[in-house]
Amino acid sequence: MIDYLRDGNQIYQKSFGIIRDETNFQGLSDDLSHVAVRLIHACGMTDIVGDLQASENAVKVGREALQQGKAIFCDAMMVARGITKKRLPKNNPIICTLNHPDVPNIARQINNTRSAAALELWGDNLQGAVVAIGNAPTALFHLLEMLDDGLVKPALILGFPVGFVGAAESKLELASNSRGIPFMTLHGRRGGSAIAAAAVNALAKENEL
Ligand SMILES: C/C1=C2N=C(/C=C3N=C(/C(C)=C4\N[C@@](C)([C@@H]5N=C1[C@](C)(CCC(=O)O)[C@H]5CC(=O)O)[C@@](C)(CC(=O)O)[C@@H]4CCC(=O)O)[C@@](C)(CC(=O)O)[C@@H]\3CCC(=O)O)C(C)(C)[C@@H]/2CCC(=O)O
Repeated sequence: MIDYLRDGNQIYQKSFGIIRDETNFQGLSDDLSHVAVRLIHACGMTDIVGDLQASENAVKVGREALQQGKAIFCDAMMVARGITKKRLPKNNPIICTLNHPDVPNIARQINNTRSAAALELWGDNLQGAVVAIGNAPTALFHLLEMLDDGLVKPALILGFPVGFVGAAESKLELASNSRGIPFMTLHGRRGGSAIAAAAVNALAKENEL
């Protein structure tokens, strides 16, 4: 038998302890630090703290929206599948429209990616909801464009697209003008579906692993 830790809860406890020991949370509020622990846990990089930016009330409004049973809108199935349903306080709906059959046509019509086109199907249910973008920069750009065009407002935007083309730029656009909506983001190229899902998982349960 190889000697390694086999108990899931012990692994979590140990992992979160290491993160707390090795991370400098200076500059983050207590509630944002709590979220940051889970983001770090999802990517293994303690230095993301320096790139993390959030509105002052982001954690509070995110928690409230989930407590009210609001839906979580995701850009990619990987984000949707990363959300731990049993953590959600009100069995909140998790919505990803990327694979809707109308999306390829909409993408052609609006001359954008499928990830961006999928947002055209979000509709009025977005009001007061939580948006979690973990993959596609074009989804975040298009969300901001749609808000400029009068889309109903979500409670919180978790903007964590990853990559080299448009990721840093879309997050800068969000942070420089979030259209009055509280947000959380990780500046630069880093991000990803696992981080976006971890942000939702952190908001779903307060001060608990
Ligand atoms: C250009 C795209 C990027 N994708 C990245 C990274 C990953 N994408 C994965 C997968 C499986 C998917 N990516 C799509 C969203 C697909 N990715 C794109 C697009 C071409 C354009 C998005 C954009 O630029 O904003 C996008 C397709 C589209 O038309 O919108 C995906 C839908 C493609 C597909 O399978 O059809 C699919 C998502 C499926 C789902 O979960 O629902 C990766 C796993 C890599 C892979 O293909 O194996 C990886 C996951 C990263 C993550 O953590 O989410 C980038 C790096 C984000 C890149 C955009 C930026 C860049 O620098 O190119």
